[in-house]
Amino acid sequence: MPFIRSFADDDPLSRAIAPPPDESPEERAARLRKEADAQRISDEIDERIGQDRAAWRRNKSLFRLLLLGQSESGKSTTLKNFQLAFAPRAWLAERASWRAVIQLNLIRSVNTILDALSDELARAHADTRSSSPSPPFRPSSVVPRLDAAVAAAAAAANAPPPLLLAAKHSLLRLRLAPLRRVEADLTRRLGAASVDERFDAPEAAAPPAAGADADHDLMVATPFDAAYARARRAPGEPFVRTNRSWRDSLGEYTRARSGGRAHGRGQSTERGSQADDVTEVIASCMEDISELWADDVVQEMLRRRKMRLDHGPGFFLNDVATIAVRGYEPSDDHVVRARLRTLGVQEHHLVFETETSSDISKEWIIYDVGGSRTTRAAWLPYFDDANAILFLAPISCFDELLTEDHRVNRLEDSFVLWKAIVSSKLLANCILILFLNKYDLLERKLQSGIQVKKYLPSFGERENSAPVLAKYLHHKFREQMKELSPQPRHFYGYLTSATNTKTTAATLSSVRDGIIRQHLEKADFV
Ligand SMILES: Nc1nc2c(ncn2[C@@H]2O[C@H](COP(=O)(O)OP(=O)(O)OP(=O)(O)O)[C@@H](O)[C@H]2O)c(=O)[nH]1
Ligand SMILES: [Mg+2]
Repeated sequence: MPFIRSFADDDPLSRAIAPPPDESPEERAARLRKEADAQRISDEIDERIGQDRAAWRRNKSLFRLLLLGQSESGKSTTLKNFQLAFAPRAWLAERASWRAVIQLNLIRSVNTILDALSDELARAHADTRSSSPSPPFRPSSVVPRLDAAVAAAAAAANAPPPLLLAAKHSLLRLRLAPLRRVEADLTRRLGAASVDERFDAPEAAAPPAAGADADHDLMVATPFDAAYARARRAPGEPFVRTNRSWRDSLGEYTRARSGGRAHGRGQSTERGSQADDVTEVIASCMEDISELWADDVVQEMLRRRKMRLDHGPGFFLNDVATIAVRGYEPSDDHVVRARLRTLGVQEHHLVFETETSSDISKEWIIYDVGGSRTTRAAWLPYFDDANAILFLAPISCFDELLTEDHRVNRLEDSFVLWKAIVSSKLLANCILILFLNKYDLLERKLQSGIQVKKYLPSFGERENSAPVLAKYLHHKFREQMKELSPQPRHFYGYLTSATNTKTTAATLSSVRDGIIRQHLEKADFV
């Protein structure tokens, strides 16, 4: 009789999992227990995969807000205002991690003053040495000598009197010298984002060579659609979505120093080491820093050199008494004013802690981007799924040039960027909000007598005041949107001073309500 084999007998898997033919009742019970355990683990894994899928789907449908604008326009400051206004508990938990950034901002200002002071001291020293007796009289050199003497006398008559530098200034410079090491140490802790923009690769600041690569234009700002299409056509992964932040650097640094014992983000270990050497050195310099900043001669030197530190980012010299102390804990105001540039694109989850009625106001993803020209290509991959864009145009910058390209006026750069964004077909369905930011600085600048028409001839003979200029620019931005948008869209334009958390919180509330309303309207329409 032929031996008949079933298909199952042929299947190696079935053979492998089949119970042994001579299985005892105990072995059978143990096997069944094992199989039940394996099944339970497998079900758990399936469930977790299901949850991840659901989270991913939910994530996909989360509301996405993109913060755009040139470098130093106030994007990260606006993000901080969002966190402070809508997620105060999370904000509080992260606040201490800003200590190192604020300390670095303060020390940078001190070292900038010390650089200028060293320069003046060296010059004064050289002048003293060169005022030795004149060389002997030689008839052949009479005429040129007389011309030079007349020119020197005329220059001397116009030149301001020499700065009254004294031994005190040399001493201050000497006593504050340890702050150089502190700056280097903090820069190392905070990573690339803390490296001063002025010290970036030289090619970033230099104007492009004639006939430079068309990709330079891509960074410059304009046709995002064309750049996007080109990137899509190119093989491979055209852009990298980066999400490494200064907190990662700070965390890594503290972990390395503690031999890997520390875990989590930088702030936990930072908080634990209040009396670390950096804080100690800064605290021991507190009185000298205050004396340096209050010194009349130093103030006169800064004025003559047109160094307006108090108008610049991360200015904390008026807060030395609260910052340069042992056990310094950053305040909300200090954190909002702290300056650290953004590298790449940083993704932040904003979980609204306030009561909400609508689904879209429970959690948002906010993308904070680096705004300098060389990093703008990295924005493109985020255009695909952005629901709204908050564009920041700093309007106090009408008389300033881009750090990364000294040929370009900052206000003009904002207009170029704005035009590229409003005209982009990719972003045609995106809600657009404009913040005309740094209004407080604009007021101070115009009160100091700076004339707008000198930098913005089209402003003409209008009154040289902040409200008039703000209205003028608001109108211009609005007109450009109307003219260039691929389809009609609402214009939301606000005057903001992002370092004023109170007024900004009110603005953000109405922005959020407007966004929710428009988003829901669009959803209904679809
Ligand atoms: N006085 C004043 N300062 C502001 C205002 N908005 C931002 N700042 C300051 O300007 C500096 C730059 O602001 P950020 O928010 O870091 O600028 P950003 O757009 O994120 O810049 P990048 O990250 O380089 O693209 C910070 O020191 C802020 O405190 C404002 O409305 N008024
Ligand atoms: Mg930023």
